[in-house]
Amino acid sequence: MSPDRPTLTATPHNVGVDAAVAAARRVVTALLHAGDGSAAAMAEVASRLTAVAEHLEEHAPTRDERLVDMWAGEGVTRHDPVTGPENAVAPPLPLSGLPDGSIQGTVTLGLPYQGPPGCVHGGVSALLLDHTLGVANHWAGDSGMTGTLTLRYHRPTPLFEELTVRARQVSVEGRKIRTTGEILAGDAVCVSAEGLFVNKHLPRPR
Ligand SMILES: CCCCCCCC(=O)SCCNC(=O)CCNC(=O)[C@H](O)C(C)(C)COP(=O)(O)OP(=O)(O)OC[C@H]1O[C@@H](n2cnc3c(N)ncnc32)[C@H](O)[C@@H]1OP(=O)(O)O
Repeated sequence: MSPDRPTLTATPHNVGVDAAVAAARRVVTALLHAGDGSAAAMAEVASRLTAVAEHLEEHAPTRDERLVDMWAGEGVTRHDPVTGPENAVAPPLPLSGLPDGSIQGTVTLGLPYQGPPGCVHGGVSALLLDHTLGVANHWAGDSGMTGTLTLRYHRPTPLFEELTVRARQVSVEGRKIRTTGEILAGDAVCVSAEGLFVNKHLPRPR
């Protein structure tokens, strides 16, 4: 971690649940690459994956206990669907703060995130930007829940290429927070976002 670029999101570990989640992401991607044309023995694959799921379910804490545990502490979250190292849905996108008050991260998305042929699904772009704008607000000091998120899709966002996702807080007026951000491929803006966040926080599970 550079002192000029503090990490704002949880760093994945290569042990424990993070390692298992990294393997699960690999399975999801491998299944999409395999498809029905694969020579792999899919009935056996399904049976082995089902056994893994049953093992995890059998040893999991209750849902209420898990929710309390997820929200313990006041630091970064480990479970969110964008940056979370323990969430197999997350690409994940690591975010860092920049000295100018903005934040950014890079990510390369594969087949699980496809919308148009060879390109990122628009809803996935919205997910990345919603979260990144929210983290930008935390980094700036005033944060809240998304009230309105407006997106402009300038050009298709490519899969399999490094994307930069960045955001910055623009203004705070009372409880209303305005934040903007973009997803870029190289120097080209693929998606831009304007968010109106309202300073409100739901209580954490106790
Ligand atoms: C680090 C982690 C980052 C995570 C980032 C992820 C962000 C998210 O996904 S949050 C989840 C998605 N968002 C939601 O579920 C929000 C659901 N909506 C709500 O809870 C509420 O409607 C909420 C909080 C937006 C506003 O409710 P409330 O606190 O009652 O606001 P209210 O008192 O009516 O209005 C306050 C001001 O905001 C404005 N406002 C209220 N709602 C909106 C809205 N949806 N859009 C724009 N402006 C709004 C009002 O006009 C008012 O403005 P003014 O003061 O000028 O009159």
